[in-house]
Amino acid sequence: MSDTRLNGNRKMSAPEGKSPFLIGVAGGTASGKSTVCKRIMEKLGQAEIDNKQRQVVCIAQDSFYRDLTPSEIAKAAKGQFNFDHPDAFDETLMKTTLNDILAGKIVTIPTYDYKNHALKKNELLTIYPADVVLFEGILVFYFPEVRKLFHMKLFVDTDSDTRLARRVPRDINERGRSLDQVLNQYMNFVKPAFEEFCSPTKKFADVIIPRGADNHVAIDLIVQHIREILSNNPRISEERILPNTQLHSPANHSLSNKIALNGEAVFKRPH
Ligand SMILES: Nc1ncnc2c1ncn2[C@@H]1O[C@H](COP(=O)(O)OP(=O)(O)O)[C@@H](O)[C@H]1O
Ligand SMILES: Nc1ccn([C@@H]2O[C@H](COP(=O)(O)O)[C@@H](O)[C@H]2O)c(=O)n1
Repeated sequence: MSDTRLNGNRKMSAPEGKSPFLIGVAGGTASGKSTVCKRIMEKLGQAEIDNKQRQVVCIAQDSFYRDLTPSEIAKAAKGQFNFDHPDAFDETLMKTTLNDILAGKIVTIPTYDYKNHALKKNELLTIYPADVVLFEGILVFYFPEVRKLFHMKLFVDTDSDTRLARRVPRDINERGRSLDQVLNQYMNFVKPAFEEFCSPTKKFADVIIPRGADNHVAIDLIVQHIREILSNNPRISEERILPNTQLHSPANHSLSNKIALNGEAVFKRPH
């Protein structure tokens, strides 16, 4: 059965299932990308829903780190491998997987084990066809052929002091690192790679979100926009997905101070 939907300017055909609205969420390490995605899902009433039933799903770019060679594994163990360089990712797999998702296919992706610097190939996440797919990571806008797949591009823009202050406890508590390891990796690889590869991709964003998840106005507007897109899709009944967002009206008048727009419109259509 063929499922055709209008996604912005582009009509997409998904013979095997739904073709989702694909949103890229980029930003430096610990900028709050996952937290922003979590908030979007919560506001769309998706957080508590079983994986198979979800209409909004989130995928991490970290699931597309490539396998390391034995000598790279040895380097990674000594904190000498650059996980912030584009070469650390499997671009082809990222592209194929996102194209499969856009074609409405069910895909499986591994989760990532930061302690062992490896994909957990026996812990696979199944991604069922959804209405909205969020793809978050430091370099999701770096690869042109991946970048062009997004219907909306968000950049979480949190200052580097805050990001480092968040990364240190997170990496120590959740990713099995010592303070020395975190700081050395940050100085040698994370910071220079952010400046060279991640920060320049901010220009591709449709919406820049200063302060990440603290920016309730930006998140509410994004959620509102997603809701409008989905409610324009005749296959999705409104009550299935979209409880109304409460916009904080006092802040509406000063929107331009809250969201840095990167183009003439708040949200651009797919390009
Ligand atoms: N607005 C915030 N206020 C306080 N802590 C936050 C905020 N956003 C994220 N964090 C914390 O900072 C760390 C990194 O956030 P996360 O969303 O995982 O960032 P990213 O996905 O960009 O690496 C996590 O420990 C998270 O709980
Ligand atoms: N084995 C690894 C793999 C990745 N990293 C770091 O993760 C960061 C990206 O994840 P965020 O949640 O912070 O966006 C990236 O900066 C890598 O340095 C790692 O430390 N070890």
